[in-house]
Order: sequence, then structure tokens, then C-alpha cells
Amino acid sequence: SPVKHRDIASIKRSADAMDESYDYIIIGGGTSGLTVANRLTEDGTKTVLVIECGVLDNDDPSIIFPPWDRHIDAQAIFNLTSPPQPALDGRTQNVVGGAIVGGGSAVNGMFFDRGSAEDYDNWAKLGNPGWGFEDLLPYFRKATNFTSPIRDIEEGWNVTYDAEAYGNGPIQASFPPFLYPGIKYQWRSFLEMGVETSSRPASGDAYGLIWAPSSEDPVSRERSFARPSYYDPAKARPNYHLLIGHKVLNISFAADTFRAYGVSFQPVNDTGTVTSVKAEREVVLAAGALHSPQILQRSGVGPKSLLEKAGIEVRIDLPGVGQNFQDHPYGAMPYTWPFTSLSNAAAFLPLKTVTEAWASIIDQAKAQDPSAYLPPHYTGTLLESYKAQQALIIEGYGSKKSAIMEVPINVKATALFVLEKPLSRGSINLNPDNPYGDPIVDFQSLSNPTDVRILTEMFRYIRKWLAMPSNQQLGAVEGNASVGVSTDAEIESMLRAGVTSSFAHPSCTNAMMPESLGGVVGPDLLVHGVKGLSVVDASIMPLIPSTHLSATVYAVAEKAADLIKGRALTDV
Ligand SMILES: Cc1cc2nc3c(=O)[nH]c(=O)nc-3n(C[C@H](O)[C@H](O)[C@H](O)COP(=O)(O)OP(=O)(O)OC[C@H]3O[C@@H](n4cnc5c(N)ncnc54)[C@H](O)[C@@H]3O)c2cc1C
Repeated sequence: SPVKHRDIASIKRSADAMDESYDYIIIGGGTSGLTVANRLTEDGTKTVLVIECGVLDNDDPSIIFPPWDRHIDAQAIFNLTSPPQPALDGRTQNVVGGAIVGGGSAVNGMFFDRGSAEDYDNWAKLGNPGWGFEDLLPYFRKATNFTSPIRDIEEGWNVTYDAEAYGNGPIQASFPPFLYPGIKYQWRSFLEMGVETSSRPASGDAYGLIWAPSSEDPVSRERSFARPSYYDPAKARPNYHLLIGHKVLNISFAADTFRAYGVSFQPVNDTGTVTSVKAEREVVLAAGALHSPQILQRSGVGPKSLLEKAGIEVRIDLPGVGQNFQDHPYGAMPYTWPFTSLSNAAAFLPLKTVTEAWASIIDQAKAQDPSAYLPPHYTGTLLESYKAQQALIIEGYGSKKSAIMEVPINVKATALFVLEKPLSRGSINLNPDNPYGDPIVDFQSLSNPTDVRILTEMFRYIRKWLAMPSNQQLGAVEGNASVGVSTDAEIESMLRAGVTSSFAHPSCTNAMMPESLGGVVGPDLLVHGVKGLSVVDASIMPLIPSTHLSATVYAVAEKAADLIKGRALTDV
């Protein structure tokens, strides 16, 4: 029988099976961590240890089958609950993440799209030369390999795609051989509203109606994700160790030089034994946007007042760690459909498409005192950071090339409308009373009134869309909960009672920006103020792009690997 991952020598299950030191230690064997580990071990000259707290899937059908086919084992998931959200009628909100080798890529919805060029160009504008769309495109290519849809799908559905935006990389992007017929009606309803189809959705034109491939193998139809694509081909390398089932506690720093020299960790199920391992060159943080800030904070890198409250010695006061938290909040209009459809299509709509009130929304947003709706600790560099972001977001409101709203064409009993560029900001911090427990994930969704106003217009847009002739042919009937809801005040109260904070896209909590703009890492991904430590996961995004995040995370990680390989020991 074929050798299964569990039998491979490079997998370690206990601390005694490991070396004392490695060139690189990667914290988190998820989407970004496995990508970077593969590239750093490629030429055989450097040793790498990845420490992952989760399990290994061993080709479990619940992981490798596409998402609509399976139920994910709770063991493979982090499911965190927020504190009551003041702007959401005091409701708590959940956020999920992958607690498994492969991280989010092992459990996600496999919708494999990219943001528009403006989204990434905004990253560059926030003090990050080398991070615009044209800079990232080679890395989007490097991570991916595209297979065109079969002819029936391409011709029967008029699927548009831009194969030249992909490369020969390990993640397979392909279209399933079956699409639900109901999708055609929903798609046509957007055309009836005047929305145009993008012919270059992966090349920077991610607005209008788009087709997105799935991260799916075109032959086996299995999930294509970081474990089989980046880890498996590398697992026999003698310079690559993966320790599973162990949780990183802290990063250790030399007291005099502030250089990260190693990490401490312990088995997830045995709180007793703590082990340390040394990194000769760099510690690479890839624990995801939910956990990376907490690990930094625990290690004394973060907002001074928070660390002091938790009794943690402050190594460097870096106010941005854990702040600037963004996700894609969404509303759901109850509708009864006579069918269920999941698909590879979505509408990504600029504000100008959503509402004629766009100019007045821009005026309203511009007139805001930036500090008015932020959590009270957003002062100093954090406030400067927000002002810079706010200006770019408001500029984007007037652009036809950047989306404010997503409507996934995958309706079940409700029509979803997703806010792509929120102005509200939350935080993900360690719990001062229990720094080693779950972090406190505080979304603060809808705290900014402009977000509420845009969602209100999105609600109205969805209602119009559902009334289009093609959707009506499907027999769409608005559910009782929203019938008659039409004034701003009525819609607002429905939103506050119903909006969900997370589209499973937590990000931006260790933002790549200059320290003077509240940033945590620079464009080289090294953490400000310390040495030998970088961050490579979804937390480094300064602004959330208008897209599902996995393709962007792979591209960021591919670029991170080149940056890490390219630096001399003295640069770190
Ligand atoms: C349910 C779900 C559905 C999604 N749907 C889509 C989709 O359809 N399309 C799309 O493009 N994106 C989707 N996403 C988002 C996308 O998958 C994630 O943004 C991306 O995988 C994040 O990558 P990352 O490397 O930042 O973090 P992760 O992949 O989450 O990796 C972090 C890793 O670190 C580990 N870790 C955390 N703390 C520690 C610690 N202390 N010690 C050791 N290890 C630790 C975790 O177990 C995890 O494996 C979805 C995400 C989820 C969760």
C-alpha cells in the first residue's frame, strides 16, 4: 500500500525526536507556513523546522473532498467566540480557522480568486514598495497551475478566464465538471441590471461578474491545498522537519540585541513539558491572523499597556500588534429558493454600481472625524495608520475598478451580500487574564456608520437583483423576515440584528506598514524593532483585499520565501 504521511520520517511527534537548532523555525504549518517551508528547504542548504499545533489529515475524506461534500471534524478547526458586539445588538460572533497541517487551506471553501490591482496597489501606497499588483503577479503565478474548464462548462456557461495569469505552481486551479443550472439565472439577473463580465478576473480586473476556479485537482477532483501541494513533495528532504500536535508558546529574544534566537513550545494535550529550540537565522511567524499577534504579544512585542496588564515584560512597545483587524462582514436577505446552488461565480461590485448615492456616501465618509468610531486606544501611530487607510478606502468608493460588495452566486435559503472594504476596525489580543488561552477576537463590525450606510444600499441592491426577470423565473420569494423592511432605519435595525462579522477572512492584525503608521512589519516582512523575526501570513495585509484570501496568502508566502532566502544573516 502507498506510504501515508503519518509514516514519513520528517514528521515529528515529540520534542526528543528533534535537532537542537535549525536555520529557520516556522511557527504554524498552515497555508503560508508550508509554502515558505517548501521554498526554504528546496536547495538543501538550510534546515527548517515547522511547528504546527494541529493534526495531520492523512487523506481523510472530510478534508480532501470539496467543501459541499463533507463535514469537517471539529478537531481540525479553531472556533472562537467574540465578546458581545456593541454595534450588533450585543450579539457575539464566531470565527473559524484551520487547526490542522495546511491550516485554512485544508478546510476552506476552495473559491480561488484574487483581488483587483487597486487592492494590492493600495498596499504599496501604504509605505510598502514592491507590494503592488504587478510585483505580486509573478508570485500568484508561481503558486498556481490552471486547467481550463471542460468544453461543456466553458461553452454552456460562457465561462471567462485568463489562463496566462497562472503558472506551473503546486496549487491546482480548475473548474468542476458540473455546475448547477440555477446559477445561469442568477448570473443573467446581474446582466439584466447592467453588470458586465470580467474577462481578466485573475489579472487585476476582479470587478463585475467573475468566474473563479476552485483550488481543486482537475483529475482526482480532490482539494488542492498546502499539505499535498507544498508539504508532500518536500517531506522526504532530510533538512525539513515538521512537528505536529505542538503549540508554540513564546519567541525568545537576546536581551541585549533584541534578536529572536528561538521558540518554546509544548504538546497541545500536555501542558507540563516545555521545550526550547534554537533558530540560527530567522524565526518565521505563520500562525495566521488569529494567533500570530497573540504569540508576539506573549513574547513581549506589542502594545505596552496591554502587555503590562497581562504582566508580560515589554520587550518592544509596538502598538500595532493585534490591531487593524479586518474581515468581510456580511448580511443575508432571507429568500426562499426552490433549489440549492453552489458555484464558481460571484459578482464583485464597485460602490458606483451598487448605489446612485455613492457621491453622498463619499462626502459622509470624508466628513468623519477619523477617531470618532475607532476603539479608544487608536491614538498616535495607530490613528495615523487609520487615516492613511481611510483615505485610500474612500478613494476606492469612487473607483469602478475596485469592489465594495460581493454577492456569491451560491444561494441556499438566503442571498448574501458581503462588505469588502469595511471602515470599522477591531482587534485580536491575548487575554490578559489567560495569555496562553484563546485570544480575544473583537470585530467591532458596523461601528462605523458609513459601513452601515453602504450595507443598507447593498440590501436594497440585493432586493432589486432578486426581483430581476431571470431570478423571478426561478420563483424567488422574499422571506417574511424582511418583507416590508424599506426605510433606512428599518434596514439598519435588521442589519444590526443579523449581520455576521466573519466571512472566515480574519486578516491585517500585524500590518505591513512603517512604524510611524502603526505597522508591525516592513516591506521585508521583518518585525519592527527586533531582529531575526518575520511574519508571512494573512496578518501582514495592511488592508483587506476584495477577494477570498487564500490565493493572496499563497502569493504573499511565495514572495516572503524569496525575501527570506535573499537576505544575508547580517541583514536580519
Ligand atoms: C472555513 C473557512 C473557509 C474559507 N473559505 C475560503 C475560500 O473559499 N476561498 C479562499 O480563498 N479563502 C477562504 N478562506 C480563507 C483562507 O483559507 C485563509 O485566509 C488562509 O488559509 C490563511 O492562511 P494563513 O497562512 O494566514 O493561516 P492558516 O492557514 O490558518 O495557518 C496558521 C496555522 O498556524 C497554526 N497555529 C496557530 N497557532 C499556533 C501555535 N501557537 N503553535 C503552532 N501552530 C499554531 C494553525 O493550526 C494553522 O495551521 C477560508 C477560511 C476558512 C477557515
